[in-house]
Amino acid sequence: MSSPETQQQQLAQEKQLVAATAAGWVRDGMVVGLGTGSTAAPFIELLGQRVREDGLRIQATATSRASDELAREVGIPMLEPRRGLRFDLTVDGADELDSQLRLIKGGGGALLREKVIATASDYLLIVADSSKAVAQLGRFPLPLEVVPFALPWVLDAVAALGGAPVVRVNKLNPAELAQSDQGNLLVDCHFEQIEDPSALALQLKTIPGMVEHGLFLGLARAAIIVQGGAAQVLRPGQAAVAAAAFSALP
Ligand SMILES: O=C[C@H](O)[C@H](O)[C@H](O)COP(=O)(O)O
Repeated sequence: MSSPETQQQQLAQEKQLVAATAAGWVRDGMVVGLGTGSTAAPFIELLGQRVREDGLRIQATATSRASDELAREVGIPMLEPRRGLRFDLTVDGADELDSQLRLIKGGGGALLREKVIATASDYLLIVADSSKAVAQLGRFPLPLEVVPFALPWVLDAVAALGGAPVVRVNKLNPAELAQSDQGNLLVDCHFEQIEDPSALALQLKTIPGMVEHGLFLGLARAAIIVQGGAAQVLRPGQAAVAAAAFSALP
């Protein structure tokens, strides 16, 4: 058994590897959606490097303020949201993914903008370390973005669905509640096992004041994860293929 530090280092190396593979798939002229989190961040940095050093011509929109700031810092030209804007490719992380590429997202609180951009994308590519692949979704608490006024009733409704809800606190100041980029609250729902993600997604959507949930179903076209030390490409319901077999989007 390796130490927790060694495991964290290994996962950090995996994030770099999948981020670098995804950055190599971006082509001149693409409009790119930039995800959020510790796997999307190295992707943004490497993409910025390609813009600065190789003259890669792209435009992008980010799924969070943090990713927007990082992208501007590394020199990626940014687009504001506007009607008709579509993304050729969005690269984002995930908290859990299953073999159908159904996802839980929102561990970093960015699920709403992430779902908006994913839905406006022709190709959602997930980048994830090996800890994220699961046989069944639900061990990672499912994040919800909730309008503050509605919080008590959303908590009641989620508890009735069997997902013990915990209101997220600000990591830097646990006396405060965490806020999304939209100023909403975040609720983490402990389901442990989600037997039917589609049915749960429909039920959650009926709760007034529940702005968005972190189940991303039927959105991801492919994922790059690390298996056996090498980057592998997963597509919904298909066997993994070595990423080295592809030089562009599969
Ligand atoms: O809200 C955050 C996003 O959904 C992230 O993509 C997700 O939490 C995975 O983040 P990380 O790559 O840091 O594990």
